[in-house]
Amino acid sequence: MGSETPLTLPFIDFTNLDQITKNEAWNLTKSQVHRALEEFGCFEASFADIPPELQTSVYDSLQELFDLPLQTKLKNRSTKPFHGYVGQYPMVPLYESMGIDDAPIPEKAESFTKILWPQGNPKFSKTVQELSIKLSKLDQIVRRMVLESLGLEKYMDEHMGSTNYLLRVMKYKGPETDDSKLGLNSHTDKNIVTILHQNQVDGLEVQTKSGDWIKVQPSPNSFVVMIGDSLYAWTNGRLHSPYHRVMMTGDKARYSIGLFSIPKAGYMVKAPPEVVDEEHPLIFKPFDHVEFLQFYYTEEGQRAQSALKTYCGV
Ligand SMILES: O=C(O)CCC(=O)C(=O)O
Ligand SMILES: [Fe+2]
Repeated sequence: MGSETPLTLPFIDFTNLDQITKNEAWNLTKSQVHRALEEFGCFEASFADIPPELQTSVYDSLQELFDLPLQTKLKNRSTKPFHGYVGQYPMVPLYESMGIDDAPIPEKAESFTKILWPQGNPKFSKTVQELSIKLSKLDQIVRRMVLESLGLEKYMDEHMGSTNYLLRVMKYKGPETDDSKLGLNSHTDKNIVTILHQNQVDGLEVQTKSGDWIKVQPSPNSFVVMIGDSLYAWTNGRLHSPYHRVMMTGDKARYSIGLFSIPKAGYMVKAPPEVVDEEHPLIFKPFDHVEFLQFYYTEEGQRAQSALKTYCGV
């Protein structure tokens, strides 16, 4: 934990990549992505800007959403753990979140909206769906680069087709104190890739491999890209999946948005033989992500230092 530990995330510019081609810019960016994900499991990305109007309408919409009465928010239910409304937890009283499965698909964004606003709210569903599409493009570019940089191109179609998207929207109340209060516990994400965007209130912290916490201060037009345990497992540990948490101070509410690419139920996450050798013995047995999530939310799963290792470590 020397003084050389960089306390900012790597920053990667994606604005020059308007198409997926193997030009120089693509290869350069790809090697930056690979290095950042090996070392930090995370980076800040500038991507095709979210126009200011979309940003304003996203965060206006989120405020409107979380201002709904609790009994209305509770209608956001899901059979999968952590896909519906989450909140009112004594451990993290500042935190609330909701989830929209397959948010890039217009009918899915619309049906979520109808549940919460039976009279309709076209502005909300359009905003959420447009944003999800933009974020899913970045997810796909990053994953394409990851597979290419590990020489796993032949799995591209299978890998890309093996996931669904979940858009989660989060609100963290300001604790109205100067000392920081826990907004969200330290955890690793369990999915493939997570892409985060926030309003102008900071709070996300990402842990380095040596245990230091990086306070993430993304610019309004940038995104945080992070690896989850499923991609850590699929790449047999070649990429890091970092612990992160949210710490809040002051009186402003923080709103954030996360697009999660998640292995489909029934798909077995299994490291390809190309990433397993004597130097890199297999870390995890093949697993079904949805079944793993069910374990993660049991008492044993919550107690485990690494739920995935406990669940299917070799
Ligand atoms: O709000 C954030 O920036 C992070 C949220 C997060 O880590 C999560 O939902 O898994
Ligand atoms: Fe997370």
